[in-house]
Formats: sequence, C-alpha cells, structure tokens
Amino acid sequence: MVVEEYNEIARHYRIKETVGSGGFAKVKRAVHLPTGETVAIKIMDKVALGADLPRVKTEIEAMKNLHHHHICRLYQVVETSRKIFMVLEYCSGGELFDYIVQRDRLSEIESRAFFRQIVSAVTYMHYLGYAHRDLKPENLLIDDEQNLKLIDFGLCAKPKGGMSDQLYTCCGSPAYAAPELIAGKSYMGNEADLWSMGVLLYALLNGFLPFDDDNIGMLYRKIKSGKYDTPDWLSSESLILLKQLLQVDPKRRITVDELLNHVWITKEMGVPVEWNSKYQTSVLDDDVVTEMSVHRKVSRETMKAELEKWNYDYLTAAYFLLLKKKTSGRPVRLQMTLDSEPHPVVPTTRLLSCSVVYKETFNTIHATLYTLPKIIIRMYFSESTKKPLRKARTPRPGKKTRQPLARNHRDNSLYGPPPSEPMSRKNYYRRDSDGDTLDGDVWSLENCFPHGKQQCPESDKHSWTKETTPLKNSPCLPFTDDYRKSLNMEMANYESQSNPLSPERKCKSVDDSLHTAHFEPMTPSKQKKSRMFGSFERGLDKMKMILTPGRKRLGSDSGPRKIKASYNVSNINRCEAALLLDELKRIIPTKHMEFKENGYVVRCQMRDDFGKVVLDFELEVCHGLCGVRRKRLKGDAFVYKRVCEGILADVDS
Ligand SMILES: Nc1ncnc2c1ncn2[C@@H]1O[C@H](COP(=O)(O)OP(=O)(O)OP(=O)(O)O)[C@@H](O)[C@H]1O
Repeated sequence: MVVEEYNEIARHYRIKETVGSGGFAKVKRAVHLPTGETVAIKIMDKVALGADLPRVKTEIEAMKNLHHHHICRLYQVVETSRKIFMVLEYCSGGELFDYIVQRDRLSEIESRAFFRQIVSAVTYMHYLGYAHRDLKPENLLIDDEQNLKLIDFGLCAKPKGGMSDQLYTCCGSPAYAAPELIAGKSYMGNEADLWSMGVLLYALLNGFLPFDDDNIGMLYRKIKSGKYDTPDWLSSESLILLKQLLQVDPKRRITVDELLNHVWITKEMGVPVEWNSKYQTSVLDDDVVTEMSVHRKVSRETMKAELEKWNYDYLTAAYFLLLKKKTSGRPVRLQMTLDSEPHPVVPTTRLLSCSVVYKETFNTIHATLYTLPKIIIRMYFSESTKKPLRKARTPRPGKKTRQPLARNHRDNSLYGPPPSEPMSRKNYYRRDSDGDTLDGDVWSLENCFPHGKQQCPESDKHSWTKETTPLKNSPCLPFTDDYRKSLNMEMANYESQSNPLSPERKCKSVDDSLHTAHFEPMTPSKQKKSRMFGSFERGLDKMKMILTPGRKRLGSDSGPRKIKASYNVSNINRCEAALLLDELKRIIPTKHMEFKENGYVVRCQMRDDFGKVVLDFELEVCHGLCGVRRKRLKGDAFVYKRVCEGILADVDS
C-alpha cells in the first residue's frame, strides 16, 4: 500500500505543502513533531529515478560528510521499497534566483555578502575533496536569517586522487559550464566550480548572465570566447575579479585560496572569508544528549553510543534539530517521546541508515496486524478527466541517447498534441510516482553501485513514462474541488497530486540543455536581452486591464487571495483580477503550454518532445493592488524566466 510508503516518515513528521520540485524530487515543508522544528523533505520515487538512483546516493553521501553553515544540512534519510525521503534543513527564503528576480540586480555590498558565503561553502567543499559541479542561483537557498545554503549535491564529484584528479563527465547547467567542460575535455572539478562562481557573481551584480543565447551552439561559442558585456555600474574591482574568475584557460583562473583574500572580497569587511565550518560534529552536545536520553529512558552513555553511529535516522534528526534549537537560544526540549517503534513499513530493501535490527523484528508483526490504511487516498481526477497515458519513448539501456537536437528548432510539432495512446488503468497506476502498484525491479540505495564504483550514470537509460494531458482538446480544465481541498491535505494528498513526479533527468548535460532552445525567439521589441529577470516584473507592472465588476471564477467563490508583498509577488496597478486571469489564459496556450485553472491559480506546464514535463510553474492572480504570485515548481530557472517574460510581453502588447 502506498500508505505504508509514508508510515515511516509520518511517525515523526507532519507533512505540509510542496515548496519545490526538481528533476528528481518533490520537496515538501514538514514539521518535526518531537521538536516542533520545520524541515524540508525531499521525496523521490525510486522507479522514476531509475538509473539516476546512484546520483541520490552521491547526494546523500556528500551531505553526510559536508557539515557547514552555508550548506543545507541533512537530518535523516528514510528509504522504503519505493521511496527515498531526505529530511533537510528548511530554507524559508526561497532560491537566490528569485531573490535576484525581485531586485533586478544586487548592490555590490549585498552581492559581496552573498558571494562570501558562497566562497565559504565552496572552499570548504573543495578542501574536503568535493567539487559541486552545479553551482547556480537556483541551488542556493536563503534561510530565515538571510544566509545562503547550498543544495543539490547530486552531481558533485569526489575524485579518488583528490582535487588534482581529472573529471570527464559533462554535467551541470550550460550557462554556468566552464569552457573546458563544454569542450568535452577532461577538467578539474574545482576549476570548473570557480568558473561557475564567476557566472554567479556576474548574475548577482548585473541581474543577467554573462553568456546567454537561445541557440545552444551560439551559447557555447560565447562561453569559449570568454567575452561578456561589462555594464557601467560594475566597479573596477568587480571587473578585475570577474576577469579572474571567467578565465577561459583554467590554469589562469583564480583559485579558492586567492579568492579568500581577494581585494573585492575583503573590501569594507577587512577580513578574509572564513571557510571553516562553524558546526561541531566531533563532540556531541551534552544538553541535547541529556534531553534525548531522558526521553528514551536510557543512560547518557547509551544515548551517545547510539548517536555516534550517525545513522541518519530519527535519532540523528532529533539530535540536529535539538541542537538547532539550542544554538538559536531556545529550550532544548522534546515535545513528545521519541518513538523507536517502527510503523509497518514493508521494505523490499534495507534502509540505508536506519537501524535494521528493530525494523526486522517489528516488521513481521506489524505487517500482519496492519490492515487498515489510516488515511484516505484520493485521486483528484474524476473518470471523465482522467488522462490517457502512454509510455514515452524508451531509450535502450546501454545506448547513449541524447535529447534530440530538434529542440533547437522552433517547430511547433515539438509541442504538438500529446500522444494519444491510451493507457490502461493498470498502467496508469503503475506509473504513478506516488503509487504503490508499480512493478518491476526496484533498486535500493545499497545495491545501486553493484561494483562498488560510483559512476555518473547515463541519465538516458530510463524507461520514461508520461502522462498525456486532458488539455489536448480543451485547453482549460478546472481542477476539481477535491483537488483544491487536497492542496491542504497532509498525508492523504500524495496520490492526488496533479503532477506526479516525472523522471526528468537530473544531470542537465550540456546536450540536455537544449531544453533551453525550445522557445520562440523574442522579437526585438520584446527582447530585453540585457536583463535577466527585470522584464518579468516590468511586464506585470505595465499590464492594463479594463475594469469589470463581480465576475466569479470556477472554484474561487471567495475571489482572489489576498497576498502580502513577497519576493515572488509582482504588484500590478490598475487592473481587475478576472480580466488579468482571462488574459493569462489566452496567452499561455500560444506559448505551447498547457494550463490548468484552479480559481485564480493557473498552473502552466511545458513538455518536451518526449512528453516529459520540462517546465512547471504557477501564476496566481492575487487580490490587493492586484498582483501575480509566481512559483516555479520545476524546470530550468532561465527557461521559466524566458517563458514568463514571453507571456507578459504578449499580455502587454
Ligand atoms: N531545504 C530546502 N528548503 C526549502 N526548499 C527546498 C529545499 N530543498 C529544495 N527545495 C526546493 O525544492 C526545489 C527542488 O529541490 P532540488 O534542487 O534539491 O531537487 P532536484 O530534483 O535534485 O532538482 P534538480 O532537478 O534541479 O537537480 C529547489 O529548487 C527548492 O526550490
């Protein structure tokens, strides 16, 4: 039963809303019940991961070794027969990308404050022998104290021979990729990271990318040339540092050691970047151990011995979260007893990190007793709207299949009607990422490196499945009320998610980046090429709508939501919500996107020619000054930005 997949995690966490999703995962906010602390839970489906499962292992292993105040902390890992849950430090401030979007570009002072944190995290990683290989503003989250936390270690590499070892796998996001990497040469992970940091710094200071082009070939040429615009507002020190970072010859590129003390980095602060971790893991905290031992009714020594196993189980999570409370000056108190008794998870594989002993003992008993699911599972699609599904093209294992270059073409057939091959109910459930009727081989984290050798897997070895859209004939189907309710449901809502986790690739190899070439070129008038994000905001600002009173929206009797100003809300003057919504709905299909409407929320999805959802975001018309809340759920941030700009430019025209 699907329910069982969540039992283990539900013992200690109350799951809340989805806060993001990537190629691999859906990320939910959750509350850790024993401490009351908020966490993020990254949920991955093993079948959907397929051959990318080793990347998850890479990420978990790296996060277990990396303990730094600017690296997102891993608290717990739960592996069930079909799911992997990573419980992570929650970053409430969103992505650095969105932060820049809101501000057009950052001041030099603010850029420096953020960049120092990035330098600190990356230097720490490099000293521990790790290269991140996917540094970009989407992978830097902001916590509630405005500190950056680096995430997404699925592509990181820890060369056996240390940083001097050459790497060969071409991965990461193309706009941030170093010239030696896109040239297909061997490269050094740390040098490639420094190039990406140059791109990042440029984006912070300017609000657009140094190398950008709709055409991937052209983008590569620009990167290899190392030539970029230097706007007037850049100080001479900034220009020097950018030049040192964006050196085409990796051997002439600045090193992290030089960076720590760089004149731009230390300007106005006077001190070099402190890269040593502020976290202490070699000695356990006495107060936390005492609190936990009292609750577990064991001696402090026993408690210490359990914690020192660093199993990344519920005990590790409780330890880290109590420690977090302590460091932020709050009482080190558990609000409920730490329950060691497992729920009846019936894993086909051993958990990666949880104590296996108790699981094996109790699983047998509970598997027998546990018959009634505790929660109701809803399917939000009614029969009439259930989408016909089909299996997407399945690249043959072993055969390296690249995403077709055709994505470069601006050919509508790429977005043509989704394949209509119907899928049986059985198959429907079979491919549901949160479903329990999936069959076939399910790998575990333990057996995903059969030869004990970590490889960057060829992500194209998936058996892709896709969900065709009910929008084929009708571009505007409202969500049902059930779905609306389900948005607020906690456990029961997993089955009713509108967008089951799709097995999108994690490794955005350079060829993969052709996703970015999907979009119509902007006409000169629409092209605000020099700006990375601002046009989106401006486009919204310029929307003028005619006032029409009192129109009601399906499923939104109460009208648009009132939302406070936030980093992802754009205010628009002089408009009426209903008309703004109509206009958005008119424009979105012209961008070859599907959408679903739920009240004043329009969820937009774009698929590639395999039918895979490559971009997924929400636009919500809000009340007040009339604003649009935007939320990227999935897909490349720059593609998202371009699509949104395109929509708004059309609304504006
Ligand atoms: N710890 C966190 N706190 C808050 N939000 C988070 C956290 N981790 C991830 N997210 C959100 O979820 C999104 C997806 O997470 P992540 O990048 O780890 O998933 P992924 O499947 O590995 O993504 P990708 O395909 O980009 O590699 C992030 O971009 C971010 O918006």
